[in-house]
Amino acid sequence: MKYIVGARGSQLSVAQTNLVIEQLKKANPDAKYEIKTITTKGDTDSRPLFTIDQKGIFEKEIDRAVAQKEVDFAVHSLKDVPSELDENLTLACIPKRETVNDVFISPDGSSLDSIKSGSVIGTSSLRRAVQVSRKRPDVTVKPIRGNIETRIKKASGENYDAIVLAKAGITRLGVDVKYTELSTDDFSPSPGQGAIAIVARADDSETIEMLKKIEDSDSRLEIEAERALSDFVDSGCRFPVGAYAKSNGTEMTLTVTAFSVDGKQSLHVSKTWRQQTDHTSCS
Ligand SMILES: NCc1[nH]cc(CCC(=O)O)c1CC(=O)O
Repeated sequence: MKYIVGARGSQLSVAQTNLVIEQLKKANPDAKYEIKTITTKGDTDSRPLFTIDQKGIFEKEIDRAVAQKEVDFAVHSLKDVPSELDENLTLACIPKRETVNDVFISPDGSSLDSIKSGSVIGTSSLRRAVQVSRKRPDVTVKPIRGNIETRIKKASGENYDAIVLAKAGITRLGVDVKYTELSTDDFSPSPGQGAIAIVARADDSETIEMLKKIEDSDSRLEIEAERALSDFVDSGCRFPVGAYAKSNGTEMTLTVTAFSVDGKQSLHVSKTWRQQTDHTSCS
């Protein structure tokens, strides 16, 4: 059986789609896979993300191609997939997740704590901007757009001194760049960060069965919790909420940090579920 795989044409999307196909080939040796790249609004609209009042700008056109049977399934970064999917589509597979952390990239190797006062930090994520400003009120946060490789180049340009990106993107692209990892304890990641989502037609049981062979159960539990949270608070590009869940098969902990848009207020909650009992700690 040959499968047509829908994906964005960015280097990150093609890299992670190839990683998924590698896993699928091992699990389904007789299957063939061909990538069909599709341009999305997010690829063409260069405004700062938090000014674009539309969800799924990196996903909609690709999932439309799945629904219209132009492709058999789509590979997305999960955090780019809105919590509500078209009713004819399903999150068919969540492969093993990469690390959820953000990283701080500065050409001279400075960290967020050590970079000089007055530096310009590039990010288009309100969640990242708020957390940078809370930790370092003496630096300037400036919107930045473009694919990962473009933003890394801009970090060495005259307009920025550093940028914040997801570690998962750097890892999957195999980019050789100096960075310092931001601890999730004081830099909460985007819900779904580091996870890949494979979307298929809900009634295509044959394709779903093939995809399920590379499903990771802990990653599934984690992203379902994070998406439920994100859906509940209706977060997105315009409401700064960080969340991550950690499941080890017998218990799961969901940690959430919500911020006011001006970053002055925050709420931090962590809850652990175990098979036997619930334990809630709020701080
Ligand atoms: N559209 C941005 C986007 N979508 C997924 C990733 C990184 C990979 C991931 O979180 O899985 C990125 C870049 C970034 O946030 O640095």
